[in-house]
Amino acid sequence: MSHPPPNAPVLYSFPSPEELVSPLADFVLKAQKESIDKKGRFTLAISGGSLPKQLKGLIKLGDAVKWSKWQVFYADERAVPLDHDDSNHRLCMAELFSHVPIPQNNIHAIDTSYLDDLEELSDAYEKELIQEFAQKDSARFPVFDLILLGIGPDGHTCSLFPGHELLAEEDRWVAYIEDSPKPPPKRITLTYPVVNHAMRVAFVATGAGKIDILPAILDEPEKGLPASRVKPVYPGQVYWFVDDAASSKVKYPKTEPKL
Ligand SMILES: O=C(O)[C@H](O)[C@@H](O)[C@H](O)[C@H](O)COP(=O)(O)O
Repeated sequence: MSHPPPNAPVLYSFPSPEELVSPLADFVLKAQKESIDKKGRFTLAISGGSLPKQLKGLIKLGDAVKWSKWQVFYADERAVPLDHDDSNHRLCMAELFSHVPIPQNNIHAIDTSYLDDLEELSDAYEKELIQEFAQKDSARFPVFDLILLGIGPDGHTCSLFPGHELLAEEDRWVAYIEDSPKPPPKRITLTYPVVNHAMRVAFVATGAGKIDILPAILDEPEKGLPASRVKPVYPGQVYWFVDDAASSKVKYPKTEPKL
């Protein structure tokens, strides 16, 4: 009989999306503490969708959150101005960062002077990561303390879509996509080599709209959906924060949240 790997995904399911907010904030806080104790900083990548809103529990935690030690990157970003409705940066600012004392320089948005050239745009963002990670950690790939992701109903995560050639990227840290099946078509995204070197990846997925894709991701990883391919190298760990509406068809064992 084969045993699950020591860093098999941990699945937490909550009765409602609201009941997930406080445990998620506590989880982020714990990750923050471990990271700052070890390295004096907390590196985080975050995606869009409903995730920024679900992080609102952090706003209430006051001084416990050491915002000045956070370095925030975007797991993916749309190639639009920073004040555009489609911008993940705009969304994260509106839902979270404008409500907390985080230094503006610690939030790493895309350089919108390159919006017309996606290769330049992703190169510039990769350089931004290199400045943060290669100089301080001297590793081949950046090791984020935490990457917070959503999933689409097709199983995509970041801007890594099913069947897309970007799933095979082995080298680059940041890549671009011009033909995203979900609008807007032009985006940049972290690649698997980056996501799969993180210390922790936490997915947040709620609502009945995720009811069929969650079992496909968790119970049938051999299907190779983009979210199933998120498997950070040991000791990196994947966590799922979901609600019961999303997880009702999942067979994968749930863990009682003791956060
Ligand atoms: O790629 C995009 O265009 C979306 O931003 C997407 O990645 C989103 O994060 C997921 O679809 C989850 O969406 P929800 O958080 O709303 O479930």
